[in-house]
Amino acid sequence: MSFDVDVTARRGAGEVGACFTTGDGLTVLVGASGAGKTSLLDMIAGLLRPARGHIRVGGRALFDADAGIDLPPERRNVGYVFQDARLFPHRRVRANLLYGASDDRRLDDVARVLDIAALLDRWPRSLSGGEARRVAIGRALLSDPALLLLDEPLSSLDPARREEAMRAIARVRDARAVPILMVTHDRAEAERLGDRIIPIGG
Ligand SMILES: Nc1ncnc2c1ncn2[C@@H]1O[C@H](COP(=O)(O)OP(=O)(O)OP(=O)(O)O)[C@@H](O)[C@H]1O
Repeated sequence: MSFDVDVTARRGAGEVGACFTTGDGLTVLVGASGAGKTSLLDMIAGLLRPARGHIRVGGRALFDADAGIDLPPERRNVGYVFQDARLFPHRRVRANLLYGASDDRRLDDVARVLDIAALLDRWPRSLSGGEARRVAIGRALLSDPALLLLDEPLSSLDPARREEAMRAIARVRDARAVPILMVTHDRAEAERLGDRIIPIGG
């Protein structure tokens, strides 16, 4: 089993949370705006502390309130691609990609899969939103994560780039090297990419 999640957290005046288990592959989280999808990814990454519950990935406890386990983000081996790419502005694309990479031998492969090989010497500020998003996915993959969290990875892309990025994500999914949790609002995207779909909130 890849993910075993049962958590709630306070957010503002309300509460968000989820309870699900999944197998390998790509799991899509769907839910209305404000339902708590990003909050859930933040809890898994260790950026938001749950009020209760547990988060286990591949049998490893990242958080367990009852057992007093709460690994810091840097020990969770999470590749997190945020809604905004959050590249380091003072590093070129190549250095962004290699930030946190255990070795640089996979750089060319990842750059080809994500169609960013021509961008390696560019500065982040010169990239389009879709290009920056693909660089962020590449950076996450090169850090050899134990799990990959994608928060609406295709939302800012035009149809052609969206199709390319969808194929790239499908290739990562099919390699089965890393379980993926992906948030999307797009039903067609969810059905095409997801091995399963988990509703969040409501
Ligand atoms: N830092 C914060 N402080 C207080 N409340 C917050 C904070 N961040 C989010 N919330 C609230 O928590 C709830 C869940 O937000 P979250 O961003 O997790 O939802 P979401 O499902 O990812 O939404 P969207 O699809 O619009 O991105 C919302 O009601 C939001 O207003």
